[in-house]
Amino acid sequence: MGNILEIKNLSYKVEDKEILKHINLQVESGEYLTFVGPSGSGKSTLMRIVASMLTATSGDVIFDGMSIKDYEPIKYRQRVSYAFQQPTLFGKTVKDNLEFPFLVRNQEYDQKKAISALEMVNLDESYINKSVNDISGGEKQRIALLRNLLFRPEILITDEVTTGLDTENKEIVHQMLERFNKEDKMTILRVTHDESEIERAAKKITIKDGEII
Ligand SMILES: Nc1ncnc2c1ncn2[C@@H]1O[C@H](COP(=O)(O)OP(=O)(O)OP(=O)(O)O)[C@@H](O)[C@H]1O
Repeated sequence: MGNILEIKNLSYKVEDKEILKHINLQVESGEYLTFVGPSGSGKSTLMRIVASMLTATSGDVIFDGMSIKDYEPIKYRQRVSYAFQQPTLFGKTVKDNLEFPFLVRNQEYDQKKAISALEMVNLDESYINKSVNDISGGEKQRIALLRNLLFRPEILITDEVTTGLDTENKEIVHQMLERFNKEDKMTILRVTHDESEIERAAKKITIKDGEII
């Protein structure tokens, strides 16, 4: 399949603090990698750089054969999608959130597609018109993830997206991501502290003090 992503000698510094030090990593298309390591070790920083939300101090990220620097950020983020650690919903309703991925692509909103996305995370169509103030934290997290998944990215980065979900909701998210990985060959980079996720992970990468160990 070849490498969809290459991280080359990547470092990130804030003032004199080295947050990431000479990271090298090759990711094959279709891999499901799990990033683990102590709090503050640099996992989220690395993910934000790969997602084009932060720029490395030095080194490079090559996605699909081309440097991240040469992509238009908006287009890049449609192909490499970052699901936040603490997602927020915007606008007034669930629909406002599910409409957003269509808007950034200059496409007409497709309610059928939005509803079938909701069903993937066990929410029925009545949710589409609910106010963002009337849904639970777990529902919010699942809906936020659908913003990343309505249009399939080639790489999905999940940064502790199951933190705070109950076992049932965690399982729903797991199964959905497993399916995208297996059936759609979506490459997934996951950051987690969850013991059961770490135990079940096929391929783990440990980051400590800004380095892969
Ligand atoms: N803009 C910044 N200015 C200063 N320090 C920063 C900045 N961004 C990140 N850091 C520091 O860089 C380190 C790495 O943070 P990061 O969030 O990447 O770690 P993490 O491994 O994802 O942690 P956690 O598992 O707790 O989410 C931390 O010590 C953090 O305080």
